[in-house]
Amino acid sequence: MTPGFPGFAPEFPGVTLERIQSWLPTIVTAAVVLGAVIVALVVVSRLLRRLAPRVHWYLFGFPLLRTRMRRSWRHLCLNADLTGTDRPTTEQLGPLLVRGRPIMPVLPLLRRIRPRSFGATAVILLHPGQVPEPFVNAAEAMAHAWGVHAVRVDARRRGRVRLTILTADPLTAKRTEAATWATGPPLKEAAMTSRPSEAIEPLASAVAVPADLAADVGQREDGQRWVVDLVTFPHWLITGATQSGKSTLINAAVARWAARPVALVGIDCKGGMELAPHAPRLSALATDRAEAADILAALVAETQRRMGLCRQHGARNIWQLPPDARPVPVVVIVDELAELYLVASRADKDEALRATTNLLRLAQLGAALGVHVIVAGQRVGSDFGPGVTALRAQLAGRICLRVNDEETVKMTLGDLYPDAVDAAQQIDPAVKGIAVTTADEAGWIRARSVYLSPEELAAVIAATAHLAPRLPGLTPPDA
Ligand SMILES: Nc1ncnc2c1ncn2[C@@H]1O[C@H](COP(=O)(O)OP(=O)(O)OP(=O)(O)O)[C@@H](O)[C@H]1O
Repeated sequence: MTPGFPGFAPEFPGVTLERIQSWLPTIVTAAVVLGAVIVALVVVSRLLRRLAPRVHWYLFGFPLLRTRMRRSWRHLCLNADLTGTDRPTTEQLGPLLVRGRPIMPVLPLLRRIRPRSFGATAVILLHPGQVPEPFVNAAEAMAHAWGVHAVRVDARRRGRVRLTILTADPLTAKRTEAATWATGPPLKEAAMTSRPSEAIEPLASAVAVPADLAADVGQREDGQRWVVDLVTFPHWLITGATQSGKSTLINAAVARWAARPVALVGIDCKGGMELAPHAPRLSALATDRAEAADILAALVAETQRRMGLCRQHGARNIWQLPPDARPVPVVVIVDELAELYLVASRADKDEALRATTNLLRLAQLGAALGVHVIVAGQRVGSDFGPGVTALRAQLAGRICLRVNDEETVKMTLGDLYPDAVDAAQQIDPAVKGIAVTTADEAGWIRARSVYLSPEELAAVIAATAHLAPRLPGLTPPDA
């Protein structure tokens, strides 16, 4: 009979009450130590989260996220139909061919979960026969399962999809709201600084290389700088409802280009109100459609002259021309596209046709000849006429700020990035300047422009006004 309390029968042979009693101090000490460690970890975690969020993320947040991802992966794949199979789904049963669902589905491999400052990245290896589409559709399900702000799925590499996991929305953070012109790291030496006069290159000595055309205009949600690069995408379409942040974005880009050896031309058929602050740095400014048609015609003629120049030197683009023969790049900014297309009378029709045809020709011919088009508008629709889809096809760079109608979102993003349409429709109207934009390596991404106050913009324009090049056939606005 085992000594101890009546009725107590230890389940494990050899474990007696005396033994348990002798272990008790050790068990209590271990529990106290464990409790103290847990409390200390919670305190350290809370302190770090407040004082050093990045350290907190690497030490606590990321390991927790990775555990959650691994633990939920099976359920997620089963519920969102992301599984594959390594067996045939069709078998012969007597004279019949039977098709069925595999009982033992095979999970795609979730690999390379790596911490990043914005969250994490991971790679999913697809099984033969799997396509990326279900993974793109399951992005929302992944975000819910892992308790993160968003999951972006990039499916451009064969056999795998890359996940970008964003733990929070960096674009709506208060510190982004207060972003200033000087905070972003300069893109390259020629980039603008907070003291514009320091960044100005003398036009004569500057060597025009394509890289000069990248304008750092804000921050992307993955923490990288948002760059509108006319080398990667020669022409851009920007859509945004009133007060969504179009002018702010254009101001940021113009301020960057203003310090470079670049000619800026404004087409602002709303009486020149929007682009007036840039006027001193512009090589030409159209304030109505008749002027726009003339300026665009002159630019088409300039494009044809450049074509002849390239032919003469055996060059395929202006960057292959010798530096002394190379013409200055031209960036044509069209604010409010609808004003170019809308017609009320017969006379309007001819004028609109002349302006829009020349704009389309510039977009078709300009890329290699250093003539770039940035087209902005509150909305873009098929009601503008057949020319608008032809123009859109040339504008490979897309930026969609908050817009009021679905058609404009689809016109801006739907043809190139169908999965970006939802993201653009969810832009919070309360936070200005947020956009869904073309991103070279990531397909599309959310980003927010830097806010440049009218005084800062005026300072940049005043300091760079003398750099405005003269273009053949065009008169600068202040001349
Ligand atoms: N990136 C940003 N960060 C902070 N505030 C911004 C940002 N972008 C825009 N805003 C705010 O939103 C206001 C409206 O922006 P903006 O004038 O650029 O809009 P818009 O689309 O050009 O409007 P409209 O078509 O009526 O001219 C600005 O005055 C500014 O206060």
